[in-house]
Amino acid sequence: MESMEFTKAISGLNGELAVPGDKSISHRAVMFGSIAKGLTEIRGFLQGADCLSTIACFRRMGVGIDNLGDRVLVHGNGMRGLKRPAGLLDCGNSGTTMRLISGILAAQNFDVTLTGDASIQKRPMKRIIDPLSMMGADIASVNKNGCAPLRIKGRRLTGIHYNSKVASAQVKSAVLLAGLYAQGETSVTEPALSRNHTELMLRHFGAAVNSCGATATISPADELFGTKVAVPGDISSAAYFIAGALMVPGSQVLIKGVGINPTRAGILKVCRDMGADLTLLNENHSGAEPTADLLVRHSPLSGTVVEGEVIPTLIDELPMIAAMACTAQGETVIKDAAELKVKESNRIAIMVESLNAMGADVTETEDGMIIRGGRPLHGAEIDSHLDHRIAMTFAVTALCADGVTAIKDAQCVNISYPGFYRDLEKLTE
Ligand SMILES: O=C(O)C1=C[C@@H](OP(=O)(O)O)[C@@H](O)[C@H](O)C1
Ligand SMILES: C=C(OP(=O)(O)O)C(=O)O
Repeated sequence: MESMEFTKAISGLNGELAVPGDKSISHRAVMFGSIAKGLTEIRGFLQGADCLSTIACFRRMGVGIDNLGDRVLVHGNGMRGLKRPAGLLDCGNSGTTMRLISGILAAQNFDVTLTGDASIQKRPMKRIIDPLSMMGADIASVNKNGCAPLRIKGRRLTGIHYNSKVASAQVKSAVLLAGLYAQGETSVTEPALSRNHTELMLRHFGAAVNSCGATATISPADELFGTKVAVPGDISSAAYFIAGALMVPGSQVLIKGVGINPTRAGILKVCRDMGADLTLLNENHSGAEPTADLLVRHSPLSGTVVEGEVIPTLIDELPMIAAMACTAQGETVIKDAAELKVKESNRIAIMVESLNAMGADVTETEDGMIIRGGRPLHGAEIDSHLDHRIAMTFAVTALCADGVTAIKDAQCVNISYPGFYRDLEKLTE
């Protein structure tokens, strides 16, 4: 497997770029387009391995999908038009694919088994099995360990009100998608509001969805209608360049067309709390999703506390935020983030171990970490554990560390950002 080496960026990160399309929105556009009637045209689709897994799953269920690169055409089969796939459906490394598709499959008139790679077979699926079962779904973990493979037998569903224990857009979306097919209304209340792309996009496809605080409610639908979706740049991908520019002296970066939906943009608040020089330009909209260009300049940073309701709005950015805090003066506390342990890897344990290997001073806690910033960082051998966010975080952290940082299995960035190293190199050359 491929290891890549990175060294200090002597004159910082400089220039402008547009990051690839948002992963969450790309998945949803293919899924909703597949069960809608007529054509859905997606622009700015993310060609990452996770989103390609979603395309592959729906093709296997008889949906015609033309992947033309930046443009994807989905010839929807309608809500009842999916076909039973021959064999297993492979969700690859993608939690979003597996959990959201389960909500749709729970209501089809066929049986199917979902599987994926070694990482996804360790991630918790009870969180969707429970609410979908309450709706009448027949869904089970094949190995009875609460994880994939999942066997789903389509059933008639009934709407429920579900109080979710976790703030998870994947859980919320699985239940709302099942709710499209159920008898009566379905609603989900979360402990804190997670990303609301499903609610916004389902409305755009013609569904009746209401949001009130951390509760989303959906009415059953007879049909969804194909439409156009313009996918904004992924703020989770932009996070690496935001942090890189803030951390490395001499940097100034303009990141164009980034989605800044408030349920996703917590990193902007945290950076500002830390003293970042960060300006939003050209604020606009892509459908219901707000966008902006982000101008970021190197800034002296200070420690902060990241906790509570902001956590779901920056959950995937926490590894990068933790590394950024190592270059800040003073202490940064990250808490209420136990969800990080059940991502592609245990992102708390791996961040603590790897940052300390680079000379940082980080302590693991039950639900986060404590980072005492300001210690000089040096290169180290970092195992990505095949987790794209870990690989990207350390490629950026290496830019402000002395010596060489070698990242094992660095190619795993293809999951969410295939051109990541090329874009990083352009800003540092
Ligand atoms: O709904 C989505 O598109 C996602 C939700 C989040 O997961 P959880 O719902 O498990 O928090 C996030 O970590 C993931 O990258 C994408
Ligand atoms: C957790 C992630 O994705 P997923 O849950 O879709 O695998 C991620 O992209 O960081």
